[in-house]
Amino acid sequence: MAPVAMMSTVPATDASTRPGCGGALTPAVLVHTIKRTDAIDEQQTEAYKKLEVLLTYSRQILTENDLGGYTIPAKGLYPYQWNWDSALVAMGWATFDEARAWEEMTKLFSAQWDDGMVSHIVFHKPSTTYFPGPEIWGSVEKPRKSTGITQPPVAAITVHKLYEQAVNKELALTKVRELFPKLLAWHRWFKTARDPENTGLVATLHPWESGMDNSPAWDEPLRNVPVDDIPPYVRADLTHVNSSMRPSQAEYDRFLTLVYRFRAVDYDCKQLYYLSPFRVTDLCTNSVLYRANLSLRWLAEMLGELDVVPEIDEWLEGFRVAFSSLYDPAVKMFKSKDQLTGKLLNASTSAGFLPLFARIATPSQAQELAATLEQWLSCVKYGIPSNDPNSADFEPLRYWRGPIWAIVNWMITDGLLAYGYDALAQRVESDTYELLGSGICEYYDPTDGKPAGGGSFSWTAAMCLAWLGKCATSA
Ligand SMILES: O=C(O)[C@@H](CO)O[C@H]1O[C@H](CO)[C@@H](O)[C@H](O)[C@@H]1O
Repeated sequence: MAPVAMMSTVPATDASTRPGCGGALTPAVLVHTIKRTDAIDEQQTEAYKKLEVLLTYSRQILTENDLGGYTIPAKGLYPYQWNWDSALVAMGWATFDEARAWEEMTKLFSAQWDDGMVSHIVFHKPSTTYFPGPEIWGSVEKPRKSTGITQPPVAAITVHKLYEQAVNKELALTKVRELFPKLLAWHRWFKTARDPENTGLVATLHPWESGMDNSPAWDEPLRNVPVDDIPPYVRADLTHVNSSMRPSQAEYDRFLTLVYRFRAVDYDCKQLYYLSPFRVTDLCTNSVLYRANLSLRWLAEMLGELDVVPEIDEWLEGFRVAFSSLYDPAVKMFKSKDQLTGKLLNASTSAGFLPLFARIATPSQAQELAATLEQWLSCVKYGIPSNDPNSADFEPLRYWRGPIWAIVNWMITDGLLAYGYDALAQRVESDTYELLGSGICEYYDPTDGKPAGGGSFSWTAAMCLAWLGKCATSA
């Protein structure tokens, strides 16, 4: 079977209407030229037309991946509701259907566990195209119907953004009131279940929780996970995407071992932290959670829920104190950490730039990160690779070991702008626009820009709408 990427290019046959910037005007360049001149010339009109085709196609992808109030990441490959995908996808929906954006969030939180956790996958409807499904997680029946692990908590950031940008403020306020206690419960869960020793930073207990499943950062800690005598299994991902782009069998054996161990204690969060043979301080989760706590605080103030503000402030302060221990000045990068050995993990990955998105990097760290990023970009045609292109384990097409992910590009660009690195941000934005013009896929090869992984991919479409499209039209 052909890899999905083969079928995933933009379905436009006429080259003149095919989305893509072809070295011409990108949203960022459009913004800059329009700010300098009052008139829109022919070239700009043409660029706008191309952007509009791309935006229309992105809306179409979200609509087609809508299974009734929730959006699957991609047909076949990922047939359920994924946690951080949905939070990012809601930002895309909000650009053309605010009510539907709110519905995405409501549906995600409809599966919140009693202890406050929001699962990494919600199994709303049965499917045979994904492994491991609900029968492996032991959650075929309600009230669970979801996995016993979580994912980077983007949701509060989404709710904050959706509210601020809402045209229908009445609906937005109703929805924020409804979602706020649920967000607070989830963030409290992170504090109690994932930082019971009050270190200031939260633990991630499964590579799937990090969202960057086979990141080279997890090689070392995964080596210390013994493979149990688990039931034989057949991977479904390899029927959708070429095995050379996916995690290895050795990784899957460990992913599954962890699931069976967690299931054996019924995912009791009080036990998991202590029994998991994989326990890391993940830069992505911690950066996203810090930023999400800033959003939660903003929402609390907006709603007048002032009694919870000191609690959130305490979490934020805890992060600020502990985060500096994740910076490695020798290589000018933040690093994830193995909590079980206490060692910073060697790999430099794109998650190392996410403290910019969090706004938790100091100005001098930000300056060094920008220099590191420039160095990375000088080694590849398109940015940002998910793994250091100078490292021996850089694999431009293998999932989180090299390819570019539009969602990470958005987060890092957002951070670069916040710290005043506008030119670098513009380079990443232009690259992203060019990449998306060749197909709205799961990820892209940084060496030649080829789209890869799953096709017609929801969060990539959402980034096109919520980031690139907005950037050009807000000029
Ligand atoms: O490969 C998988 O089976 C899933 C497991 O959660 O992860 C990928 O796919 C998910 C759905 O897009 C993402 O949320 C993850 O970050 C990751 O890219």
